[in-house]
Parts: sequence; C-alpha cells; structure tokens
Amino acid sequence: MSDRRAPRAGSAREKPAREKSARDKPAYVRDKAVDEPRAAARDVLRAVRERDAYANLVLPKMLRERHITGRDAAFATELTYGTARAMGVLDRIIAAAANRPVAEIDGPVLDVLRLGAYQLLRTRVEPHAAVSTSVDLIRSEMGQGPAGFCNAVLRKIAQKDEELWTDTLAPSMGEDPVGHLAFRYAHPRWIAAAFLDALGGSLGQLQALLAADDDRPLVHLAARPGLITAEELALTTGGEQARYSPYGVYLDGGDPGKLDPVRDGLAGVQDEGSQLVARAVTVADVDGEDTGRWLDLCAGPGGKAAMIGALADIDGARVDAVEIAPHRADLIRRAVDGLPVTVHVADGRDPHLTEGYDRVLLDAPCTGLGSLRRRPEARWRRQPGDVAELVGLQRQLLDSALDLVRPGGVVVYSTCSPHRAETVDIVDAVADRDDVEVLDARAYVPADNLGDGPYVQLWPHVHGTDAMFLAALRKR
Ligand SMILES: C[S@@+](CC[C@H](N)C(=O)[O-])C[C@H]1O[C@@H](n2cnc3c(N)ncnc32)[C@H](O)[C@@H]1O
Repeated sequence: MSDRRAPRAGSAREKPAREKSARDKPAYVRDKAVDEPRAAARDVLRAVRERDAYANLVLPKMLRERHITGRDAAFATELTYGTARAMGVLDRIIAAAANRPVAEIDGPVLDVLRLGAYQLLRTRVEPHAAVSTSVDLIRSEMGQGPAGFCNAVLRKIAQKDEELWTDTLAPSMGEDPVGHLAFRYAHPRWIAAAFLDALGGSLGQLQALLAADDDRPLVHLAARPGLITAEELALTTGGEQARYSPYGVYLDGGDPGKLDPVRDGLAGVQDEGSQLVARAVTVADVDGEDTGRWLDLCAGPGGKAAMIGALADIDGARVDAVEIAPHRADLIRRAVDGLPVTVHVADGRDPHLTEGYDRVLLDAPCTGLGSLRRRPEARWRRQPGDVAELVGLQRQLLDSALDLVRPGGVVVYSTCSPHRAETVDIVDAVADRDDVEVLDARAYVPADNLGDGPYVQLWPHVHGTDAMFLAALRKR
C-alpha cells in the first residue's frame, strides 16, 4: 500500500514537511504533551462511539467552541475523519496487536488506540510522536495502567506498516478479492460486494471506487442560479469551476461556512452529483405545456429544493416541498427562504396534495452508500438489513410520485446510493406499469461516461461526485 502512504517527516520536532500536493496525506508533527487537536479528535470519536453522533456535525462545532483554527483545525479534521473512515480496519489491527477483541477494551482507551493507530498507519506523523501523544492522552485522563496498555499496543502496531498489516490480516486477493480490497480501502465487505454488483462485476473499477471513497473529498459549492454564476463564485472563493454542473465550484478544503457567498445565501455546500440531479428535474422533457407546478417529495434538509426553487424562480414556476420530519422541514424553510417554495410536513406516500404536477423529484430516503466519503463513520454503522428496510418505502414513495405527476409529466427518481436494490430494482419494478415510459436520463445530465442508459449512475472514481443514481420516468 505504499502508493497510498506519504513518507514520514524526519522528526517529531520538525516543522510540518512541505506537502507535495494539496491532496497529499498531511505531514503535521506536534510536540506538545496533550495537544488540543488530538484531544478534540479523541472527543469527537468518543461522541461517535457513545451516542452515535455524526463526526462531521460534532467536529466543526467543537473546533469553534475550543477556538482551534488554522493548521490545528486542519490536523484535528484529518485525524478525526481519517480515523472514523478507517475504524473497522483499525479495530482489526488493534485486536490483533492487543490479542483480544476490541469489545473487551474500554471505550475511552479504544478511541485513543484508534487515533494512535491511524497516525501510525495512515499519516506521516512520526511513530514515537503518535505513540507518546496517545499515551499522554490516556494517562492524563485514566492513569498509568491504561497508559501502559496503550503504549504496548501501539508499539506493536508500529512494528508493521499498513501494507504488512493488510498482508497479515486481510484475505488474499486470490482467495477473496472483494474481502481483500474492502480491507485495504477500509470498507465493510458487504458494502464492497454491493458496489461490485452495481459496477457490473469489474474488480478494477471496484478498486478505483474504494480508493476514491477512502480519500478526502473536495468541498463542492453550488452557486444559487439567478444570484451568482459559478464563474463568479469560483473567483470570489478561489475555487475551481466544476467539471459538469453549470453551478458547481470545487474547493480544496477549509470551512465553507466562513465564505461570504455562503454566508450571504448566494451559494451552498452541495455535492456536484446532487446539483446534477436537481438540474435534471428542471430540464427533463415533459409532454405538453409546463404549467409550473413542481414537487419535491422527500425534500429535507433542502439542498435540492433550494436549487430547484431557484430555477423555478427563473422559470416562473412554484415548488411544493414535502418532508415527514418536522425538524428537517425547518431546515428546508431556511434553505429556500425567498424562493417560490412551499414546505409541507407530510408523509410523501399520502401527502394530501392535489395531483397534476409537471415535474416531481423523488430523492428517496436511502442507505447513503454513495456518499460514504462525506460521512466518515457511516460505512461502519450501516448494516445489510438497512437496505431491505428501505426498499419497501422507496417503492411506495415512487408509486405516490407517479400518482401525483400529470400525464406527460416527469418523475425523477434518485438516491445517493448505488445499491441495485435501491436503484435499478426499484425503477424496474414500476417501469412495466402501463402508464410509465422510461426516458433516457443521460439526456438530462451534462456529464461523460454515463454508460448505456437509460438510467444514470454517477461515481466518485469516474465523475468525482457522490455515487448518485437517477432515473427519469414520464407518465403516459
Ligand atoms: C435523501 S433525503 C432527501 C435529501 C434532499 N433531497 C436534499 O437534497 O437535501 C430523504 C428525506 O426524506 C425524508 N423522508 C423519509 N421518509 C419520508 C416519507 N415517508 N415522506 C416524506 N419524506 C420522507 C427524510 O426525512 C429525508 O429528509
């Protein structure tokens, strides 16, 4: 795995080594006993373990509260998200080094072991700095005994690099290629198997996808149509215009919430794949006149509703946005402030709205397996049974969307999951309804490498987007 590892910095007291490129692994080294970034990372990992918190919601707030900024904030972010992403694999290595299952290790000790193992195996932090700062974190909170245990386990982990641990613990590529790649790129095996299925069985593609999913993603901004262009947004933020979305801008990092255009409501954070889905809803070919009645049937927290609402504003259309969870409906209200969007708290399966919409988006509740790179710990939380629980709901919501659209109108079905049970299988199941015509969704997505159609599956390793799926269905 040397291709994925940057060389280590020379000594724990050196300044951070110059990064070879912005996408390189970080080279921070630190010399304080218990430093704030590591303590913050430890505390976020604890919140994730103890109360199922989301790392990407807890960390920014903690950094603000503790006044951790600049390089320290970047270091804490890399440690937290990197550790959360690799958690399942780190646990296998910790269990082997500790000679006991991780379930038998005290939670607070395990958090620090994960953090230490991550630094040892996946960053350029000097090994003795990774070990000693971890031991300090434990000693300051739990005393000498647990600190000694942590020291022994991390020293054992430090005896091998990640490649050697993979050779030791992962199934071989020959006997179980999916299991091998899953371990190597820190994914649960069942998720790697589902990806392989969606990729048509190509192991080369699977490897590229898992590697892309295991990497730090760029921040994607969406320029609010009608208020600012992507070109202007790129200029103001120092970002780069997106490859496919006419509204997209890529940022290498930083806190987008601090950018003026985001603060002023001219732009929002939104993966380019989601931008393309929202845009597709507004450009799909309806038969007959578009009367300007548009519907977003599962709209919370409102990213796509904001984009569709802005485009509706330009086209003189109006959008109804339905969401079952009241607190998520509040988020939509905030996102669509000033736009021609009406928010309804209702069950999309029976929202009590008058039928006859020209355009309907069903961005269905799904496992989110397509955006694992943006939700660090999610891959280790999801269970295979989650898929079966969701597909019934997805199917019912799609039936409802097709009932609500007028003849000649279009339903766009999308998920941020590429799992076939949530994508192709759901759409295929309604495609033989007498009143449904499957459109070639590629016509509405300005991207390349879209396969044979009629559905569109975007991929992190091909398009640089989350793995969004979309299908366009017209009612006869
Ligand atoms: C994938 S998210 C939608 C994301 C949204 N389109 C966006 O871009 O911000 C699915 C949403 O559907 C909501 N939901 C789940 N079941 C629902 C139902 N039966 N009716 C309406 N909304 C539902 C969830 O609470 C969640 O907010």
